[in-house]
Amino acid sequence: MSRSAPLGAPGEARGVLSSKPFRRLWAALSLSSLGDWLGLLTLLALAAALTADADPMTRAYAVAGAAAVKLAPPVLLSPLAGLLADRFDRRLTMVVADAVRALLYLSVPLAGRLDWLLIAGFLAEIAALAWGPAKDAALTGLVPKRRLDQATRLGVLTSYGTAPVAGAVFAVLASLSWLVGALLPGGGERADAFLTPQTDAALYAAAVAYLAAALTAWALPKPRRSAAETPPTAAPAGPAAVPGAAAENERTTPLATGAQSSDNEATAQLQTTEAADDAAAGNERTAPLATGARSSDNERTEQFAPAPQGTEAASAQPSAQRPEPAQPAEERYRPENLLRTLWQGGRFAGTTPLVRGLLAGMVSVFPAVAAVAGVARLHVASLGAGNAGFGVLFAAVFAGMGLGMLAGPRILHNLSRPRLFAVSMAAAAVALLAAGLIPNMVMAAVLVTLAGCAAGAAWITGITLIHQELEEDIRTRTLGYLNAVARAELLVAVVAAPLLAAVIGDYTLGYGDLSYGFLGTGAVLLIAGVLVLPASLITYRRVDRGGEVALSRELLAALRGVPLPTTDVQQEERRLPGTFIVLEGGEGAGKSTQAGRLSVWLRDEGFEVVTTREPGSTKLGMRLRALLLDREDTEMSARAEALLYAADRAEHVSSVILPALRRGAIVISDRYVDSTLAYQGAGRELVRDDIERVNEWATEELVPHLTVLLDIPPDQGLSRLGGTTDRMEAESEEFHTRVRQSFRELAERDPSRYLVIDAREPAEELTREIQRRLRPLLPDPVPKDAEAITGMMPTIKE
Ligand SMILES: Nc1ncnc2c1ncn2[C@@H]1O[C@H](COP(=O)(O)OP(=O)(O)O)[C@@H](O)[C@H]1O
Ligand SMILES: Cc1cn([C@H]2C[C@H](O)[C@@H](COP(=O)(O)OP(=O)(O)O)O2)c(=O)[nH]c1=O
Repeated sequence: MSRSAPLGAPGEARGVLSSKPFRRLWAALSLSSLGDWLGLLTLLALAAALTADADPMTRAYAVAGAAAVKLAPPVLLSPLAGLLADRFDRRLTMVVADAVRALLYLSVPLAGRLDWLLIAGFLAEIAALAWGPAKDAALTGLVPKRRLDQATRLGVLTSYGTAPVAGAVFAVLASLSWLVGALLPGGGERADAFLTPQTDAALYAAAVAYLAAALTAWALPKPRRSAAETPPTAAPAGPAAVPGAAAENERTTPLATGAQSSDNEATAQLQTTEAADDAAAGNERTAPLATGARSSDNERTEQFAPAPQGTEAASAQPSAQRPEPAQPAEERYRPENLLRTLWQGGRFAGTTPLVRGLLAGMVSVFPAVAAVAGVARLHVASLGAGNAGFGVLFAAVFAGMGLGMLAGPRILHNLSRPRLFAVSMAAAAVALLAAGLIPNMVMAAVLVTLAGCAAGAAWITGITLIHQELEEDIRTRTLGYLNAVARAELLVAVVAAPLLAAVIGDYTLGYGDLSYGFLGTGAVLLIAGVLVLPASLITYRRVDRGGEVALSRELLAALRGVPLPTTDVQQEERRLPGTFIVLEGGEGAGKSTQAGRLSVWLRDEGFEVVTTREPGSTKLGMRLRALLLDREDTEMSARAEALLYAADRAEHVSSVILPALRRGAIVISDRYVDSTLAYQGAGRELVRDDIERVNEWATEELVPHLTVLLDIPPDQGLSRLGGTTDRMEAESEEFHTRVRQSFRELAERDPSRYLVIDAREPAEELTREIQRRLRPLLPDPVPKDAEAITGMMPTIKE
C-alpha cells in the first residue's frame, strides 16, 4: 500500500465524482452527515435550553446525556450493526434509516421534553447504525474497485467536511430565529439565549437534510458487481469516526484486529465460491429469515433501478429479465467491532519508540479537542453568547482541523515530520490554554480555530509518519486501533467535559477594582491544554531523532520557507568518511576540464579520488545516457526525462558514489541533482519541488559537501564545444539561459555549500580558486596505495 493521495485532492474528487451513481450516493452521504452534525448541535443546545432554569450541575448532566446518546451507540453497539448488516436491501435500509431519523428529529420540538429528546436522539443513532453498513455496501456496489479507496476517502472527508457547514447553518438559523423572535410582539423577553425556537429551526433543518438524503438514496441505482471482488471494509463515517485515521486507514482499518482480518479473509474466500453458487441457484442459499424480505426488495429494486447503459433493449424483453440476488454474496458487509479492536489493539501498537511517541501524542491530542465540543454550548453561554455563538465555535474547531490537515504540513514543509508533529501538539495545547484563560467570545472562536488547526496538522502528520514507519500489516492494525481509541476518547471527552465544568464551577477573582471571571468551562479547556503541553514535550523527546539542528532554528527556517543547511549534519550523521564534490554548470563551462585537474592535484596530495559524471557512469547509466542524449529521440516527455536522469543518479549513488565515500575517497562528480533541477526544472519547466522529492529519494538524500558552479553565458560555453551537439545541447538559447539562471539561484539559496566562479577565466585560475575553497574541507590524506581502487572507477572524458 503506497502512501495515500492527499485528502480531497481535487483531481481525486473529480475522478470518483465523474460516476453518476456515486455522485448520488455522495449527495445522500453529504445530506445525511449534515443531518448528523445538525442533530448533534441541536441535541447539545436543546439539552441546555430545556434545563435553562435548572442548577448548573443538572444542566451539565443534560448536555452530557445528550452527547452520550448521540455518541455512545456507535462505540458500544457496533456488534449490533453486524446483525443488521446485509439483512435488508441496502438502498431501502438507507432510505428508511434517513426517514426515521427525519421523523425523530421532527418529533423533538413538538414534544419539547428533555426525556424525549434523549430517547429520540438515541433511537436516531440506532437508525444510524443500520445506515452506515448499508451505505458502505452501496459504495462497493456502485464504484469500480480501482476507485474504491478514493471513494471511501472522499466519503470520510465529506463526513467531516459537513461539520463546519452544520456549525455555520446552525449559527445562521439560531440568529435568524432570534431575530424573528425579537421582532414579534413581546419579542424582547423572548430573545433569550436559551430559547428553544432557535434550536427548533436547526432540528427542522436536520429533518429536511435527512429527508433529502432519503430521497436521494431512493434514486440510487441497484448495485452490480463482478463476483470475484472482495468486499470493502468500510471506513467509519459520521461524527463518531476520527478524521485522520479514518481518512487514511483505507478500507481495511475497521477490520484491523487479527481475528477480524482473518475472518475477513475467510469470508472473502467463501464469498467467491458462494457467489458462483448464487448465480446458479438464484440465491436459494440465503438465510431463510432474510429470503422473503430480499426477494420482494429485489423486485422493487428491479423496477426502480435504471437499467445499465446498453442493456435497455435486453431488459425491454420480459424473458431477459432474470431477477438477480438483491444482496450478492460478494458484497456482504462485515462491520467493525470497535470494542474488540480496542480490547485487542494494544498488543501490537507501538513497535518502535517513534511509533510509541506518535501514538501517545495522538491519543492525547484528540480528547483535548473533543472536550471543546463538549463544553462549547455551556462555555458560550457563560461568555454571554447564545446558540449562534455555539454554532460558530463548533464550526471553528472543525474548520480549523480541516485547515490544519490540508495546510499545516504544506506551510511547514521544511520542518522534519516528527518535529512538526510535536510542535503542532504544543501549539494546540497553548491555544487551548489561552482559550481557557481568556473569557471572551471572539478570542474563544479565534483560539479554538488555532487549536483545531494545530490538532489537525498533528493528526495528519502522525498518520503520515505511521504510514512511513510501519509495514503494511502492522500499520493497518495500528491505524485501526488508533481509530477505535480516538472514537472511544471522543465519547468520553464530550460527555465528561460538561460534567467536569459543572463540578469546578465559576468563580470571580477580585483584586482591588480588578475582577476576573474564572469559568468552569474555561477550566476544562485549560486542563486540556495543561495535559497536552507536557505530552507534547514527552512526544518530542520520543519522536525527535536527536543530534539535529536546534528546533528553534529549524522552525524559523521552516516558517520563512527556506530549507535548512543541514547537509553537514546529515553527512556527519551518515558518518561517511569521504568528501563529495560536484561540478555544475552549462555546456562547455569547463566541468570535465576542472574535474581532471582537481583529481590530478588531489591524487598528488595523497587522496583516493574517484572522478565520475552524470549521466552514464554505470552500466545501466550508459544505456540511459544513450537514451537521454540521442538526438533522434525528441519525443520524450519532460517527466520521463527527469525520471531517467533520476534513475541514472540512483544507480550512480548506490553503486559508485556511496561505496567510494564509505571508503573515505574524495568523489568528484561532473553534474548531480542540480543539473536536473536546472535542465528539467527550469529548462523543461517542471515543478521544482517534485524534482527535489524524487531526487531526494533517488539519492538517499545524499547532498554534496561542495558544489562548484562554473558560470558562463550559454553562447560562450556552447561555442567552446566542437563537433555535433547532443539532444540537450541542441536546445534553444532561452532554454540554456533559464538553465543558467536556475543554477545561479540554487547557489544563492545555500551559499555555504556553493562556490560560484566565472568560467570565462583561464582554466588554471579556476583550478586555483577551487583549490582554495576545497582545502579546508579535505580530510587527512590516505595512503598512496588506495589509488589502485581509483583506477577501477569510471573516468571523465578530457
Ligand atoms: N577556462 C577555460 N577557458 C577556455 N576554454 C576552456 C576552459 N575550460 C575548458 N575549456 C575548453 O572548453 C571545452 C569544453 O570544456 P569541458 O571541460 O569539456 O566542458 P564541460 O564538461 O563543462 O562541457 C574544451 O575544449 C576545453 O578545452
Ligand atoms: C545530469 C543531467 C544532465 N543533463 C543534461 C545536461 C547535458 O546537456 C547532458 C549531459 O551531457 P554531457 O555530454 O555529459 O554534457 P557536459 O559535458 O556538458 O556535462 O545532459 C540534464 O538535462 N539533466 C541532468 O540531470
